[in-house]
Order: sequence, then C-alpha cells, then structure tokens
Amino acid sequence: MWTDIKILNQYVPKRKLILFIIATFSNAFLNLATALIIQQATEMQGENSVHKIIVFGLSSMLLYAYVAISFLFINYIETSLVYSVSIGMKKTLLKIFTFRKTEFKNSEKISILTNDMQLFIDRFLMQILDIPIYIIMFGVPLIYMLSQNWLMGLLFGIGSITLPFPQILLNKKLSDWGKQLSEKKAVLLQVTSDEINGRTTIIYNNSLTFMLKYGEKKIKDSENAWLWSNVWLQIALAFSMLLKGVVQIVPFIMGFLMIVHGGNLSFAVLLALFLISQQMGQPIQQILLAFSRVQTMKKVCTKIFNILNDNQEISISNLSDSPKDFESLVIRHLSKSFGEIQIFDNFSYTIPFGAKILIKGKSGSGKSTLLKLITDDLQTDQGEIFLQQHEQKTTLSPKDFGVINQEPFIFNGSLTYNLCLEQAFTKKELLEVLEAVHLEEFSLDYLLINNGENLSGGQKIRLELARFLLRKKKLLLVDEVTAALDDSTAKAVRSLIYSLPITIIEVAHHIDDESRYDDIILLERRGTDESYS
Ligand SMILES: Nc1ncnc2c1ncn2[C@@H]1O[C@H](COP(=O)(O)OP(=O)(O)OP(=O)(O)O)[C@@H](O)[C@H]1O
Repeated sequence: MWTDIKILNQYVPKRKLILFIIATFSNAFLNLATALIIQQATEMQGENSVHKIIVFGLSSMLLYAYVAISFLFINYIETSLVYSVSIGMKKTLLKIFTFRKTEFKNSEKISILTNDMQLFIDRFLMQILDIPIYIIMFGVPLIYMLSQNWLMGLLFGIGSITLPFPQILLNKKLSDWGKQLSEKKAVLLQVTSDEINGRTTIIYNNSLTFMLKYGEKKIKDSENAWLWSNVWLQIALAFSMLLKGVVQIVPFIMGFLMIVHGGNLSFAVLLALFLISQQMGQPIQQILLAFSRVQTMKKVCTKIFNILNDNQEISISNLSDSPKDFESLVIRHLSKSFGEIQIFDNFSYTIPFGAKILIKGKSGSGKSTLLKLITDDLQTDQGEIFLQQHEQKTTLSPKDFGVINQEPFIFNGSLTYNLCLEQAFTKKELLEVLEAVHLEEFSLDYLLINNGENLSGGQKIRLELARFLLRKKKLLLVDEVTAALDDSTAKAVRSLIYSLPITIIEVAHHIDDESRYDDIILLERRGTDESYS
C-alpha cells in the first residue's frame, strides 16, 4: 500500500496537488449556499430597509457566483491532476514496454496501456480524488450545523449518515439482478442471432414452432431480469425516501419543540439545518460508491504498480548518441548453459574492426545464442564481451550495433517515418540510403501498412538495411537474413551488406560463397570446445 502511494506520488505534480487541496475546501460551500441564504432571509423577516435588502440580494448573488467558480475550479483541477498523472504513468509504461524485456506478451502490454490504464483512471484515480472532495462536502456543512446548535447539528448529521443504508442493505439484491441481467442478455443475443442465422436449418428440420418458443422464453428471461433489477432499484429509492421522512423530520420536530420551550434555537437556524441535511446524503453515497469502485480495482492497480515499481533508471538519452569507434570486438572466456546443455565453455574470440565473420554450425549448436549474448538479450554465465579501443574496454550498447533478421518490423506510416523513426535526418540522407539499398523506386511518402504487407520480403530487409545505414553504425549482426529470399535477391542483399566498410557477423545455414568472409566460426552441437577455422 505504502509503495503504491509512493509510486503514484512520483507522477503527481505538487503544485496541482496543493491547488487541488485548496479547491476541495473552497468547494465545501456548494451544499451550504442555499441554506445560508434562506437562513439570512428568514432572519431578515420584517426588514424594511431597502439598503439592507439590496445588500442581501447582492451578497447572495456573490455567494452563488463564488460557488459556481469553486465548482469549476475543483472540476478543472481534478481533471488536470488526472491528466498529468495519466501522461506520466503512460509515458513510463510505454518506455518500459518498448525498452525492456518483460514477462508480458505484446497484446497484454497494449491492453495494459489502453484498457487497464483507462480503468485505473476512471475507477481508481478519479475515485480516490473524489473521496476527499465529498468528505469535505459532508464535513464542512456538518461543522457548520454543530456550530449553530450542536445537539440539532448532531441529530441532523446522524440522520444524513443513515440515508444510504437502504441502498447498502439492498446492494446485494441489486448486484445479483444486475449480474443476471447481463447474463440473460448475453444468452438472448446468442439465441436470437443463432435463430436468425440458422433460419433455414430450423425450417427444414420442422422445428420452427419449438425454436420460436425457445427464443420467446429467452426474451422473457432477459426482460424479467431487467424488470426486477429496476424494481429493486425503485424499492431502494423508496426506502431511502421513507427513511428521509424519519431521520430528517424527527430532528425538525425536536427543533420545533426546542423553540417552543424557549431553547437556544431560532427558526431561521432550524430551517437552515434542515435544508443543509437534505444535501448531505449525496456526499455519503458518493464516498461509499468511490470506496466500492476502488475495491474492485485491486488487481488492475497491483499489476500497474508492480510494473512501475520495477522502473529502474532507463537511460534512453545515451542511446541516440553516436556509435562508438572500436579496434576489435572481444569475446573472452565465455560460458553459457541452458540447464544441462552447455552451449559455450570458456570460448574466446577476437573480431578485428572491419572483419566479416560467418557463424555456422548445425541446428541447435548455439549460433543464435551467440548473437543474443553479443546483443545482451541473453546473460553470459561467465566471461565477457566488449569493444576494445586503445587498450580501453567498453561494454556494447544498442547504439553501437544493428541487427538485421528475416522479419524486420515495418511500422504503419510513410517510408520516411519508417526510416527516421522520429529521428531527424535530411531528405538528402534518406534518398542516399534508399539508393544504396536499391529502393529508389519508392517515394519517401509511400505509405506502408500492416507490418509492410505492401512490400516484398527482400524489400523489407533492404528497408531495414537502409535504417541501419542512416545510423552509421560500425557493427552489423545478420541473422539468417537471406533464408526467406530467392537466390538472386539473397545474392543482391548479401553483396550490398558485404560492400560496407564495417564489422559484420552473420549467422547463416547455407552459404554458397564463403570466400567473402574473413573467418568462419564453426559451432558444434553441445560441444565443450568450439572449433572455428
Ligand atoms: N532461452 C533458452 N532457454 C533454454 N534453452 C535454449 C534457449 N535458447 C536456446 N536454447 C537451446 O540452446 C541450444 C542452441 O540454440 P540456438 O537457437 O542458439 O541454436 P542455433 O544454432 O541458432 O539453431 P538453428 O540453426 O536451428 O536456429 C538449443 O538446444 C536450444 O534449445
């Protein structure tokens, strides 16, 4: 609970929070205004000074103006606070989901960012903010009533608190019927759509009258549930009214008796207390409603807060820095196992800058694993992988390398959008890389849809290569990139890649021409000693 509040607090702008607290208090007069005016008017009964009447009229109008402004103020500040928190949380979630590997599937991540966050805002955040607003809307009038006459204030106050009781008591019935209504409606939808879609089957099987009766029964069931959920709601409201008659009229009568017996109470005050107590049931009802909504949101909140709690510093800024220069990529004393299977055992290898390396080996020998260890998608058990420049070691970061695989992701949007991904490049740079990868036939405005369904496999890979060229990185990891391409496209793509003056590490099964590689790492399945020539 504390951790949740601490996490939420990070996203709450403090200035808006202070304004919210001020607005909450200034809104307290909402339920007092009418009563105060009536009290004043009753006290002025028999007044014949025009000046006083005009002052009373003007001050009453001012009070209403103040109430209207406070109402606008609290609603604006509450919405604005939710707006800021929502932006902050969604920004962080998007950052976590796009940058970090999490246990969630992509569809779950999208659902958390959209559906769950919407529920969180409507049924948790707004409710949490509503609670203090309604507590003040109840508390301030109560204090006013007690200050006018503590005994009568107390009686009217207790009466107001009891007003939502019928609804609480009948809540179970109401929710049972509500549940039944949605179940019966779902059944009705299914049965009627089946009967309409399957009408010929029904007719040809001589079942028309039976099936119509069956459908009629489902209609009745659904309408019955609707009828009773409404009846119980009306019963709850009627009980509330009945109770109102008791808990508000009894104190009113007692107040009258107090006045008759010369107690310290004027009729003006009694009338004001009665009017105020009329307004006090609603805040109580809203507070209960808010608490019950917050309760139902426990699961969603826990999920969201757990993700946000795991938000260690994500340094995105240095990812857009320029890639590092290096003399060599060093793999030193690398060991990696998956359970019993030892993939690498004390494997060392140094790739000088500019070298073109082929990793080959039978299926399951660890080719993809090696790439993943280099990209840090997998953790080494032992050993290290680093870039070396002038005797200095630096760890690899995604800004230093590019990865091209069989299925590059193509975003919905123009070719420019797909190349730049919101980074700034000049039109000249874009045209140059398009020419380099032989995609010059497409205009920069060409719209790509559905993960590039309007591009061929080879064009997608060339687009990925163009993205890589734009970023001027010095290390390219190529994973089975030509496996899905026909021979001539595969040749063209590979020639293009190998004309680049950069370091290339390629994983491939079938290579016709191994002469273009400077070295080949041959991995053996489940071997303890990797051999390479
Ligand atoms: N995340 C993982 N968890 C457990 N085992 C894994 C994991 N990744 C790979 N392996 C195992 O490690 C071995 C090497 O897998 P890897 O994918 O590196 O092989 P590969 O040489 O790329 O094979 P292929 O040519 O079929 O793609 C396999 O036995 C595989 O089952």
